[in-house]
Amino acid sequence: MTACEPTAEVPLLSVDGLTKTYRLPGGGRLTAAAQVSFAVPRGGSLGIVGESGSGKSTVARMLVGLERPDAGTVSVEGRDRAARPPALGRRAARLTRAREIQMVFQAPYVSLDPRLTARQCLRTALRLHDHDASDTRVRSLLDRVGLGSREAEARPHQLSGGQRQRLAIARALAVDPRILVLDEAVAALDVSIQAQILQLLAEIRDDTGVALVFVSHDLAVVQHITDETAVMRKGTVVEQGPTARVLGAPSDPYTRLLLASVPHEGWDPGDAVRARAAMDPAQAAV
Ligand SMILES: Nc1ncnc2c1ncn2[C@@H]1O[C@H](COP(=O)(O)OP(=O)(O)OP(=O)(O)O)[C@@H](O)[C@H]1O
Repeated sequence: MTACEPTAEVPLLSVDGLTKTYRLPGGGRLTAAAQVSFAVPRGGSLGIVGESGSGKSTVARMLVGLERPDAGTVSVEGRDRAARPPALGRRAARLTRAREIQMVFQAPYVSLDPRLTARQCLRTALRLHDHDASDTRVRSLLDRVGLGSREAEARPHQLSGGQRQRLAIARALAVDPRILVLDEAVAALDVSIQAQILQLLAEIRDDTGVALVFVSHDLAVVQHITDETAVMRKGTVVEQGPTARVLGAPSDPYTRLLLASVPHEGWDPGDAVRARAAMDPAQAAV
C-alpha cells in the first residue's frame, strides 16, 4: 500500500482537508495550509517538502495538536484526534493522543528541559505515561538511540547536537508512539551526523513499525528516508506520490524547480534564482 492509493484498509494516519489561516498583526490574513490531505500506512514514511514558508511546520504542528486547524481532520486508525471519547477524562485523552503521535523538533536544545540529565528526562517521560521507568528500561532506550552511560548522566548542554537529537528521539520513543513527526529534525546537524540520525530512524522504523512523517526542506534527506513525498507550495500540496517518482520524475513545475535549486555539478545559482522569479514574480526579491 502507498500513501496515495485508496484501499479498503483504514490508514494509520489520515489527514483530510487541513486548513489554517493566521491573522496577521496589521489585520491581514495568511492561509498557511489549505485543504491539505494525505495518508500514511502502518510503518510507512511520508516526507513533506517545500521551501521556507510553504506551510510544512504548520501542518506538522496541526498533526500533533500544537495548532488547531480551522477546518479538516487528523485521524489515527480512523479516529478523529479532535474528538475526545466520552469515557476518557481530559488528561487521559491528552496522554492517549501523545501516545499516538510524538514530535521531534529541529532544536532539541529548546525542547529538552535543561535541568534534567538524559536519564531523568527519559524517566520523567516514562512515568508520565505510566510506563515501566526502571533503570533497565531507561538503559534500553538510551542504547536504542546509541547513547551510553556517560551521556545518561549529562544535561542537554553537556551533549553534542547529534546526541541531543538522539535523546529527543529516545524521549519520543519512551511513549511508544504509533507515529513520529520529525520537523527539520536533522537540519541543524552536520552531514555526517545527519547520516547517523537518518540511519538510526530507519532502524527504529524497521524494528518498531513506527510510522514517520518527515518534514524537511532538504530533498536529499527526504529521498533517503521516505517512501512517499508530498510537495507543498504556499500552503497547498501540489504533488504527492512515491518518493522515487516525485523526486525522480516530478510532474509539477514547482517540484522541478525545487530539484533544480539543489546545488549540483555545473549548477548556476543565477539560473535557479531566475527560474524561481519567473514562476512567482511577486516573490522574486525574497
Ligand atoms: N503563528 C503564526 N502567525 C502568523 N503567521 C504564521 C504563524 N506561523 C506561521 N506563519 C506563517 O505561515 C506561513 C507558513 O509557515 P510555516 O512555518 O508553516 O512554513 P514552513 O514551510 O515550515 O517554513 P520553514 O521551513 O521556514 O519553517 C509562513 O508565511 C509563516 O510566516
